[in-house]
Amino acid sequence: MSAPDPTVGELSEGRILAGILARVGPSHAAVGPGDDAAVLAAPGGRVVATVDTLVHGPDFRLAWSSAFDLGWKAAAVNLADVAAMGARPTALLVALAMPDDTRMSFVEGIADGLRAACDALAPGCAVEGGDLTVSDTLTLAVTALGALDADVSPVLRSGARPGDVVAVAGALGAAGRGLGLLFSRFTDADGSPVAVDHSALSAAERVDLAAQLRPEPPVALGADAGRHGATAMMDVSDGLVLDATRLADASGVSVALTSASLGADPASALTGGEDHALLATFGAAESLPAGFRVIGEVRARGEASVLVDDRPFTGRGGWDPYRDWDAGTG
Ligand SMILES: Nc1ncnc2c1ncn2[C@@H]1O[C@H](COP(=O)(O)OP(=O)(O)OP(=O)(O)O)[C@@H](O)[C@H]1O
Ligand SMILES: Cc1ncc(C[n+]2csc(CCOP(=O)(O)O)c2C)c(N)n1
Ligand SMILES: [Mg+2]
Repeated sequence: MSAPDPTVGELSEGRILAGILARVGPSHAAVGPGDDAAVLAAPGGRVVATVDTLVHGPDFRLAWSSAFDLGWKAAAVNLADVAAMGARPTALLVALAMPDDTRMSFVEGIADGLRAACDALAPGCAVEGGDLTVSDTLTLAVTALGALDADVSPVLRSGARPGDVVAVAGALGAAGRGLGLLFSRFTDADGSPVAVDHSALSAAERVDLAAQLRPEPPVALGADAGRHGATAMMDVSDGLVLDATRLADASGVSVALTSASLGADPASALTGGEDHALLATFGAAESLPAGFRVIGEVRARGEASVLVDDRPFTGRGGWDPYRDWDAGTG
């Protein structure tokens, strides 16, 4: 008899897979999970494809994230990248590398989080395949695929033009504040993560923590922006200043942001990452799609890629895993 909640090391790959497939469905593909590969329709004739990996250590800590949180976030960050092209997500492929003492209930929690995020953020998109392997470091690598309608061009980072307005949809700063809460309030004397005590958090802090652990990017607004003629777009994963710099450099322009348009906490909005808001530019004559708000304007290229209140941004902005993660502290 197997234990009520066996570890993956006590099960076979087939049993683990069956447990996952019982929860991620239903498939929307011509051939879903279970064969050597999925077969998907490619509406519009083009496939949008992206991959993003969550690794225990630099990307999440098990003391802070539940299995459901991880599945949700792994889906959400990928759905946001598809949306940022002006596309509609159609399928996820999920590679899981897990230590062999991982409980089956944990694997099921990941599957539930993946499915819930698809249902909430990109209805019609589902897990259509993946891979299982064993590793000392828990890792989720999710590939997302998407479709562009036949008459729609992908929205690139390089299309912003002087005179365009700069707009954003979705939260800015909350996920970064949530990460700050985790590191400042939920670590022990050695700096190791400890479980979150939700009763110790204010309502506003709970919102910030949820934005970090279960981000809700405005996925459907990506295709809306494309239909409304967005000239450039990307999701804000590493912080507004850093990502706006990438958009400005790709477009050969400068992006001028107004801090007064960035809410009550402009510092977090400028440098906090992981909200996966959509940053887009629109020709000044266009009316913005519902859900977008103006935060600045595109100018002819000057010395600085990004200006905040007409001054080059001098703070340290955004996340770079090679610079910002310390393997020594995990
Ligand atoms: N190992 C790699 N091989 C080939 N292309 C890569 C590799 N890593 C990144 N890229 C490409 O480089 C570009 C920038 O990658 P990056 O991960 O910074 O952007 P992103 O996917 O939008 O990030 P985020 O997931 O944080 O939104 C993307 O087009 C990505 O596909
Ligand atoms: C435990 C823990 N440590 C650090 C972070 C911060 N962090 C990780 S990935 C990322 C941005 C997007 O990454 P990418 O550009 O690689 O997709 C940020 C800000 C975290 N979330 N959890
Ligand atoms: Mg992106």
